[in-house]
Amino acid sequence: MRVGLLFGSFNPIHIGHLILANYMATNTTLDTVWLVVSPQNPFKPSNSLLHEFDRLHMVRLAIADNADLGVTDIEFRMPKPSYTIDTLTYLQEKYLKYQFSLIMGEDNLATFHKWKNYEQILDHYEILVYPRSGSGKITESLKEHPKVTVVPAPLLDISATFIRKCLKEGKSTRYLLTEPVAEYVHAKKLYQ
Ligand SMILES: Nc1ncnc2c1ncn2[C@@H]1O[C@H](COP(=O)(O)OP(=O)(O)OP(=O)(O)O)[C@@H](O)[C@H]1O
Ligand SMILES: O=C(O)c1ccc[n+]([C@@H]2O[C@H](COP(=O)([O-])O)[C@@H](O)[C@H]2O)c1
Repeated sequence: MRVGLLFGSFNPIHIGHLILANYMATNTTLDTVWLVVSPQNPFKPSNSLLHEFDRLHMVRLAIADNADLGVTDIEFRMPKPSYTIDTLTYLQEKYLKYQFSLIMGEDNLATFHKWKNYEQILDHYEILVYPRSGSGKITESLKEHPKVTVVPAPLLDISATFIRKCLKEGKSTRYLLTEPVAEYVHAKKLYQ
């Protein structure tokens, strides 16, 4: 089985993530896409980060009706911050018969050369990149690397940062979150 892994903070999960994951699951040779909820990105501050169980719960709510997508909390039981190479290695040992690929928005490819053991990731895994506006400059050698494929998918200028800002300012996030996620956010008064 070919499994695409979309790593993220999902703080919160929004329609940008869902469209990206669903696009990859249905328009590439992948059989399924798993969303990997990271407790702590090594590059991001933790002050605006919601508890990992809330973020995991929202991902579960968001993908409940989509059989092409799955979610894993594997990084909750691993050392923090979450280094992707360690998780990939762990998953590959656990699921010997699966072929894993990495999925990322273009913004993450721009900083990829700073990731732990990024050459090792490139040696062993395909990387599928989804275009994203406002991405930093991507090293040409990375974009043209034989293991990197930039997928021609529509640009969606949506970020969790923007959604958190709207929620904090009491502005509408209608259509940016799925209904079950929006209900959870409002019921628990998250990001206020
Ligand atoms: N609108 C989008 N288009 C393409 N890729 C996206 C989009 N939103 C998120 N991604 C990708 O999904 C993955 C997880 O993203 P993440 O959870 O950091 O969301 P985010 O919206 O970028 O969050 P934040 O605004 O808090 O930084 C990353 O690879 C990111 O590049
Ligand atoms: O492994 C690394 O060095 C590394 C550096 C930066 C980010 N990552 C991972 O990339 C994923 C995307 O992060 P985020 O917060 O932008 O969603 C998340 O799972 C991070 O743990 C991983």
